[in-house]
Amino acid sequence: MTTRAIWFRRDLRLNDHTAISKALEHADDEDEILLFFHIHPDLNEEFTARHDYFFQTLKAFVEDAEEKGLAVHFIIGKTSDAFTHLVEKHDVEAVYYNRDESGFGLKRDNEVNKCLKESDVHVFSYVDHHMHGAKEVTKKTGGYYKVFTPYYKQWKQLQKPAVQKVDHERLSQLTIDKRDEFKNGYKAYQNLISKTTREFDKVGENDALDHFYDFLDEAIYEYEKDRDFPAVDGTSRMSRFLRTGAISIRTVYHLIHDQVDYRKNTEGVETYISELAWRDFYNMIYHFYPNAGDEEMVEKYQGLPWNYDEDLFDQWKEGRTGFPIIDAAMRQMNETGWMHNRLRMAVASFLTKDLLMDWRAGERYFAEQLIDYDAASNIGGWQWAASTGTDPVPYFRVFNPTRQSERFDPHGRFIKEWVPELIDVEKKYIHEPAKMSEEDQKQAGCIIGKDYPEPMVDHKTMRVRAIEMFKNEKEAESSS
Ligand SMILES: Cc1cc2nc3c(=O)[nH]c(=O)nc-3n(C[C@H](O)[C@H](O)[C@H](O)COP(=O)(O)OP(=O)(O)OC[C@H]3O[C@@H](n4cnc5c(N)ncnc54)[C@H](O)[C@@H]3O)c2cc1C
Repeated sequence: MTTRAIWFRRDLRLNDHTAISKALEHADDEDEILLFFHIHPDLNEEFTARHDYFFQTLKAFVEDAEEKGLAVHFIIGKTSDAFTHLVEKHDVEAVYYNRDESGFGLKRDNEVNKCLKESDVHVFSYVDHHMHGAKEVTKKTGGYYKVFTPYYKQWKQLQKPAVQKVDHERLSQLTIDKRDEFKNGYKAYQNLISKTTREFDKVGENDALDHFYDFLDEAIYEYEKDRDFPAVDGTSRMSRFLRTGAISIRTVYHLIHDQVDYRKNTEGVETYISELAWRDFYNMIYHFYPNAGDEEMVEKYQGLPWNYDEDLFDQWKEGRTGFPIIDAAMRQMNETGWMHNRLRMAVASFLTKDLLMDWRAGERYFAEQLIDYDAASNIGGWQWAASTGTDPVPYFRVFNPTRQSERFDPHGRFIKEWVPELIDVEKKYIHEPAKMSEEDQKQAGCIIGKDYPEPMVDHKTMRVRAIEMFKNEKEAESSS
């Protein structure tokens, strides 16, 4: 008899799960399976929105498992200590998990692999969080892609992994319940859950699947048309479920192919799939460029003289810039933990090009606020907007926040939802309320400088300064 342990991490689900599926495949009928989650002592720090969302998902996962008669165990302590204790005390001979390919997760995996190997435990780890792992889409000539278009061309051609079916009946036959021996772990888990303060409307595997079916019903066909308009519910909002692993990326992909009616307009479907590939692309980039969170990927921009003014940063963070679309976006994120992609691009561009502030500060602020925070995608998105990453927006194409607002929130519906002080401002002023006359301000009940701020910068001036900043750096580099 062999005890096989399955380690859950950012894959909080019981369907289409490679580690579970492989453990069942390797097990014979006398074997035992032990399901567990590791709680590190560092988790006692203050929780941000993503911690709350993650641990609420963990709770939903534990409850789903219990309903299926499956016990989830919790181990506690520093990584090596906790794993060594687990395998020695409970005679675990094999550990299964879905691996991370970058950042903190990769470092942790390496530490676990080392300590398990020292204890003579077999380790089986799999690419599961992404459709294609970091090393699966590489140039024929060797090396990795730095530009998305050729990467995507190859990504599309590769055969997609099948759904990793989980036989729940067999899983419950083999899964053991030793929770009596893991009481401290369970207390630590309860403590984590009690520390979460925010409530979320959709959490966990069942909600993820229902939510995605809803998106497939109609919105996916309109995705191409609607996805840039924050007032329209035109994107899938699947990022939080993909981040926590409440749904597998394979399930998402294969459901699209099974459910979509190809007689309808499928342009939206193709665009949607390409967005899923961006997620893989940034995972690959972060794998091959592990310092991407700290330094500009384009070397010549590593010395850019960013601004670090705390007051400007606070105005941006709190949504008090005087640019309604930027303020609406920041307030939405601060309150809900999610921001529309078009607006992530706009606010990141505003911070780096209109305020000339360091993209790292923005990246870290997003990490504190987003419930779908994913280091690879966030760093990729920030370095894209700051024009310092792989395949970024060119530094001379600076987003104009007012034009973005006019194009993507033409009626100001999104702005009015999140910036209530502008609710009675006429449509013709909604993108630039500071242009209202004193009379108009009185009529709208919004006095500029009192109820709503003046624009904190002049976009035209800052655009020129941003372009100069990049140009100077480029010239300094070529003359050195
Ligand atoms: C500055 C900046 C920061 C970002 N930070 C994150 C982050 O921390 N976590 C995160 O998941 N995404 C991040 N993104 C990417 C994107 O904004 C979100 O994935 C998207 O807004 C999530 O909403 P959705 O699920 O409705 O997306 P949809 O438009 O419905 O897209 C479907 C899925 O495709 C993936 N996807 C879409 N666009 C991108 C993209 N540009 N890069 C990577 N994956 C993408 C996501 O998994 C998303 O859920 C960031 C983008 C920018 C510009």
